[in-house]
Order: sequence, then C-alpha cells, then structure tokens
Amino acid sequence: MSGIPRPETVAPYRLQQLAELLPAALAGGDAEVTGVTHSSGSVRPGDLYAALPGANRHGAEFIADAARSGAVAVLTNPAGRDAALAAGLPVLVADDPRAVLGAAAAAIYGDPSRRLTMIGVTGTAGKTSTSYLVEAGLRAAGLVTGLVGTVETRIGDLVVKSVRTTPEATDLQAILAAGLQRGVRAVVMEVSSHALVMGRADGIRFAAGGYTNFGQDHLDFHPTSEEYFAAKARLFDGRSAVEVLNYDDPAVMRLCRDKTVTFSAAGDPSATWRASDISPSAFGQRFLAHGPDGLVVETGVALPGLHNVANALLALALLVAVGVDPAVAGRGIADCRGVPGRLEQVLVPGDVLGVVDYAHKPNAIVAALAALRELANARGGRLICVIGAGGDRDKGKRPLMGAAAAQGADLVIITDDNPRTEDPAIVRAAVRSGAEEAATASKIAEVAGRRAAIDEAVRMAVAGDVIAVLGKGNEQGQEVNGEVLPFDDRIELAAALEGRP
Ligand SMILES: CC(=O)N[C@H]1[C@@H](OP(=O)(O)OP(=O)(O)OC[C@H]2O[C@@H](n3ccc(=O)[nH]c3=O)[C@H](O)[C@@H]2O)O[C@H](CO)[C@@H](O)[C@@H]1O[C@H](C)C(=O)N[C@@H](C)C(=O)N[C@H](CCC(=O)O)C(=O)O
Ligand SMILES: Nc1ncnc2c1ncn2[C@@H]1O[C@H](COP(=O)(O)OP(=O)(O)OP(=O)(O)O)[C@@H](O)[C@H]1O
Ligand SMILES: N[C@H](CCC[C@H](N)C(=O)O)C(=O)O
Ligand SMILES: [Mg+2]
Repeated sequence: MSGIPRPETVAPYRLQQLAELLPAALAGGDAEVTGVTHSSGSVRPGDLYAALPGANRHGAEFIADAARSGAVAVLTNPAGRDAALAAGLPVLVADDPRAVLGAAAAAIYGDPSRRLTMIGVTGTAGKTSTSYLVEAGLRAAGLVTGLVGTVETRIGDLVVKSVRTTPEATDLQAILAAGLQRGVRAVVMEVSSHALVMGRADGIRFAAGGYTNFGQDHLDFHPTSEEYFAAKARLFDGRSAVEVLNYDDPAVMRLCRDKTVTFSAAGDPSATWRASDISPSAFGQRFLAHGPDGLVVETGVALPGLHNVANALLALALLVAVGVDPAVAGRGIADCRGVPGRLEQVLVPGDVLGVVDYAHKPNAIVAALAALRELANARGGRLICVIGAGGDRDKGKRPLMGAAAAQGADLVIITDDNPRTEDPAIVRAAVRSGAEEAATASKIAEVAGRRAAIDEAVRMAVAGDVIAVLGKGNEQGQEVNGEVLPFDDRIELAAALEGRP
C-alpha cells in the first residue's frame, strides 16, 4: 500500500531474534531487517517481505520482485520456502505466517503500541463516527493524536487517505511507530471484523475497546453471522484493558462481564453511562451523560439521530476510561464538526435539503432515515431516499437494505452503488425485491446510473423535502470492473440541487 507513513529510523532487528520470538523456523542464514511489508510493490531496502498465501495468489510469486526492490529476508509458509531460498534470501517459515505477522511487525518497529494510549472501536456501524469523536476528545485534552480508519489515517498533522478501514499489521505497526516519532501519544482506530480475523490488529494492546452495535454485513467474507460476531468479539478477548459495550444492543451485551463498562443512548439507568435531556441544536443535539458515581457531563454531537448520541456516549466512555477529564472529553466531543460523508448536508441554498450518508447496511439505513425523518417532519416535507448496494459484497444484505429504505422513506429510488464486477441490474433487482416486500410499489422507483437517480430525486422533490443519498458517503469514486471512476455524491447532489428551477 503506497503512501503509508513509515518511521524515519528503525533499529536493525535480527531474524534470529524473530525466530526465537515466534513459532517460525529460520533457514538460509540470518539478516538484519529495518522494516516489513506484505506487499511486493511497497518493499523498501532492508525490508522483511511477508509472502502470504492469499485467496487469489501466494505472495511467494513476488519474492523475486521484492528482492529486486531491496527486501533482505522473507517470512512465509512452507509452500513459499523454496522460492525465498532460490532468490538467495534467508527465510522464516511459519505454518500460518499471518498469525505471526502482527507480533513480527510489532517487534521490528519496537512495539510502538506499548508507548501509546490505544483506543479501538469495532461494531457493524458507527466505528468511523465514534473514532472522530474520540479523536476530538483526545485533542481537547491537549494530546497529539493519531486516527486510523475508513476515511483517512492521521498521525499528528500528516494525513493520508485510507485504502481500507484497518491496514495490515505491517502498515499499522509502521504507522504507530511513525506516529511516536512525530510526537503522537494517543491513537484511536477502527478495528474491522476482517482485521480481527486476519490478525491485522495482532500485537496491539488497547487501553480501551468499544463495541457500537451488531447487525448484518460482510457475510460474503464471514461464513455465518455467528462467525461475524465471533470476529468482532476478538477485540474483547483480553487485548483491551477496559471493554465498553452498547447496553441497548442485546447481541453486543452477550460479551458483558463483571467489569464491563456499558452505555445506553436510550437512557437505561442500569448502564454505566446513559443519556438524558436530549435536545436539538442546529443540525445536531445536546444531551447530558450520566456516568459512574453520580457523574453528570454536559455534552452533545453536531449530527442528528439517536445513533449519533450512542456514538458520542461511547466516545465519552472510552475517553474517560483512558483517563481524560470527563468535562474536557464532553466539550471536545460536542465541538467536533461532524464526520465526512456521515449525514453531511449539501450546502446549496434552497427549499430542498440534500444530505449524503454512508449507510450501506440495514441497521445503518434504519438509523440514518430515522434521524432524517425528524428533520423532514420539522420542515413539513417528505423524505426521498436514493440507495443502491455494492457489488461483490454480502448479497444477503441487499433485500434487507431495500426493505429498510422503503420502510424509512416516503419515496425510494433504487440505483447503483459500486457495481465492481457485478451486473448492476442484478444488484438493483435484489435491493428492489426487499423494498417491494416492505412497501407499496408506488413509492419505489428504479433508475440505472447513480447520477441519473440523484437527478430524478431532485426532479421529484418539492419545497420542504429532504433528499438522502445513502451508501457512498465520502467516497470519491465509483468502482466498475476494476476501474475507479470519479464520483462524489456530495458534488453530484449539489450540482443537481443547484440546477433546480
Ligand atoms: C478479504 C480481504 O480482506 N482480503 C485481503 C487479503 O487478500 P488475500 O489474502 O486474498 O491476498 P491475495 O490477493 O491473494 O494476495 C496474496 C498476497 O500477495 C501479496 N501480493 C499480491 C500481488 C502483488 O503484486 N504483490 C504482492 O505482494 C498481497 O499483498 C497478499 O499478501 O490481503 C490483501 C493484502 O493485504 C488485501 O488487499 C485484501 O483486501 C481486499 C482487497 C479487500 O477488499 N478487503 C476488504 C473487504 C476489507 O478488508 N474490508 C475491511 C472492512 C471494511 C469496513 O467494513 O469498514 C477493512 O478493514 O477495510
Ligand atoms: N451507532 C450507529 N448505529 C447505527 N447506525 C449508525 C451508527 N453510527 C453510524 N451509523 C450509520 O452507519 C453509517 C456508517 O457510519 P460509520 O462510517 O461511522 O460506521 P463504520 O462502522 O465505520 O462503517 P464502515 O464499516 O462501513 O466503515 C452512517 O453513515 C450512518 O448511516
Ligand atoms: N468498507 C465497506 C465499504 C462499502 C461501501 C459501499 N459503498 C459498497 O460499495 O458496498 C466494505 O468494503 O464493505
Ligand atoms: Mg468505518
């Protein structure tokens, strides 16, 4: 992955030391490494190249390339051993190299997470939003911060656009080590279920870990919903010193133990943290957070919807768990100016309100449309929803997404998201089948092409209406057959609204 920050200096680390640390056997001699990558295209001189067996290829195919770019050693499984030796490189052989990669990368980069306050956030929806709120609280406390997640990776003032939500362990440990060298003291990161299964966060000890909620997603990757749940549960397998769970979500609460901290946006008094006195403020809301020992914190969130109260409450609980002063944390969260592409208003003057949101799973669509319903009611208008589903991703969630949209909005326009390698008409039909089960056909339309669908929503809108374009949020491209074409819902919706008579 290019663009990932690396530490400027790394003390050389001997392979023999790694062989003693890991369940891995050394062959072909010893070497000193000063970095590690899993991607042949990102090799730097002095690197250990982790040649991993994958779903598509074996990284061993690229050992010669890696050597030409300056890799001085290889970590691989028995199948990759000979290719490494043939390239003249010493090789560490592990039965499951992914399972040891986190520990290896942490060792090579000097175990950076031990010197940082690490906060991890998992859950089906709300990880990015909660992470931004946590980061705002850490900054309010005067800390130099890092943030790793879907939208971007930030260490101090260095900002890199993210390729995935949770980077591979190699990149992650490099980011943390680079952060330390730039004065970062606390890092908040999204920990995706893919990451937990693939060991991307191995080697990290979290001061606190939070769980937003559990719904349906990623069943293209996790064989069953139970395995998806088990993947997320790994953040709470002892690697998080304080565990913070959503009291309002019974699935999440299956992980509750004696010392677990809980939060309830619904205001349940049995939770460690609960919200009360929620009142609207501009495009957001203020509320009181009641914590342990009678603690009351005035806070808020610059976004609408009960789900954003939940995100803010979780952020507060995590911040207090790692020692931030509650009042400072509450102020920092309330002052955070929103999250890119999450209920983001499209600022075009006029009598129709355009909002772009990243809801691309059923529980997120329910939450986003509930928040926007309140706004539409206040304006005396209808709620029009433009929605599609991503190709080459969980097929089972498509009808559920259609149903959630049809139940939550007055008019639904079903269109394309990222088709990837799929026929967009087939993806639309799956979304539509769910929508038609849930609502009368008269409120459902299907428009091929996302731009055309956004134009159609604007054409249908009358004064007071709210148009919600869901699913792509801050994404700036649309992936079609391996090509990413420029496309930004915020720009498209603004252009369509500006052209409104
Ligand atoms: C399902 C999944 O996560 N797969 C990841 C996995 O792929 P893989 O094991 O199948 O790898 P592969 O393509 O067979 O290649 C094997 C090895 O050869 C290496 N290689 C390959 C080609 C080459 O030229 N040079 C090279 O070194 C690869 O780096 C890899 O280590 O390891 C690859 C290397 O890191 C990742 O790129 C790939 O992410 C794919 C692209 C992906 O789309 N992942 C998504 C689904 C993902 O991780 N999403 C989560 C959750 C999102 C969210 O809900 O927020 C995320 O954290 O982003
Ligand atoms: N706590 C929540 N409960 C339910 N839905 C939420 C919650 N927070 C956010 N959402 C919805 O989910 C969408 C994605 O939010 P966010 O990006 O914060 O989640 P995420 O877990 O990081 O998602 P992803 O895994 O896709 O990166 C939002 O745009 C909103 O529609
Ligand atoms: N991180 C998410 C992004 C999905 C965004 C949505 N626009 C889609 O294409 O499905 C995933 O990989 O599932
Ligand atoms: Mg995210």
